[in-house]
Amino acid sequence: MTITIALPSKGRMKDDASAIFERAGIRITAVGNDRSYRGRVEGWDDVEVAFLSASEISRELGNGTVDFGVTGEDLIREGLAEADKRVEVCARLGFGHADVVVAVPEIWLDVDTMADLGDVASDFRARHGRRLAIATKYWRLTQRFFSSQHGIQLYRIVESLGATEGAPASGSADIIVDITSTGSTLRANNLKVLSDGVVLRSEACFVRARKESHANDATVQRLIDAVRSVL
Ligand SMILES: Nc1ncnc2c1ncn2[C@@H]1O[C@H](COP(=O)(O)OP(=O)(O)OP(=O)(O)O)[C@@H](O)[C@H]1O
Ligand SMILES: O=P(O)(O)OC[C@H]1O[C@H](OP(=O)(O)OP(=O)(O)O)[C@H](O)[C@@H]1O
Repeated sequence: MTITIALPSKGRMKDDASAIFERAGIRITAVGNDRSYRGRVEGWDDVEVAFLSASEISRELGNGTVDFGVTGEDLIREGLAEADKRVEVCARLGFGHADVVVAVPEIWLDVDTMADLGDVASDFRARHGRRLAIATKYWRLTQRFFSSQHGIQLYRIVESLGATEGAPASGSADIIVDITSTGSTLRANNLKVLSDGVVLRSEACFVRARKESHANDATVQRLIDAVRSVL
């Protein structure tokens, strides 16, 4: 059986992901020319590599089109319903750290916690004639965090495809749920993270699609062992 590993073809995770595999003795060579989106692994004839974007990798792991992938935990948990049933995080790779957070305008001086935000959400319609609007591209994580974990039901998600931190200033939403690493984009947009507003601490992960055919497959186990051995 051929085992397919999906690696980031571009973006912030590409170089670190390749470096981990190199250290693990998994040397990837492009099939065809350097711009090819397929690769092979020297000495592992039953392994092939697909180069995809980080979010495509999450999707392909979810539908089982690839066996392994390197992508951010945020993209796995946002992209896949019941992620733990469909994939297994084999290793956390120690790069690509970023937190998915709830951030509100700094001038909301009396809002520091999710409980405070819950109070704001309850009063919002009476005060403003509409529900509290949250800009995010993480609608699954946001719904789970607000509704299931914090019991906040009165809000509306405004889907954001980019520049989410600008939404409160432009008036398209009141608060945001987005990724942050250094915090500088939030500060530049006069937003603050709530003290208990970390939805997920994400990093790059080595992830396996749960497939029955993997049971007792020597190559599957050898790949997991090789990656874990260099962490
Ligand atoms: N400062 C950051 N901003 C955004 N994402 C970050 C940051 N630091 C780490 N990441 C992580 O990087 C991953 C996204 O990587 P990247 O932006 O390279 O994806 P991409 O290849 O652009 O995907 P796509 O084009 O499909 O959106 C996410 O898992 C995210 O958590
Ligand atoms: O906390 P910080 O260090 O400021 O990083 C967070 C920002 O970085 C990312 O945007 P980026 O400009 O990389 O563009 P992208 O969303 O297209 O990846 C992300 O979407 C945040 O806006």
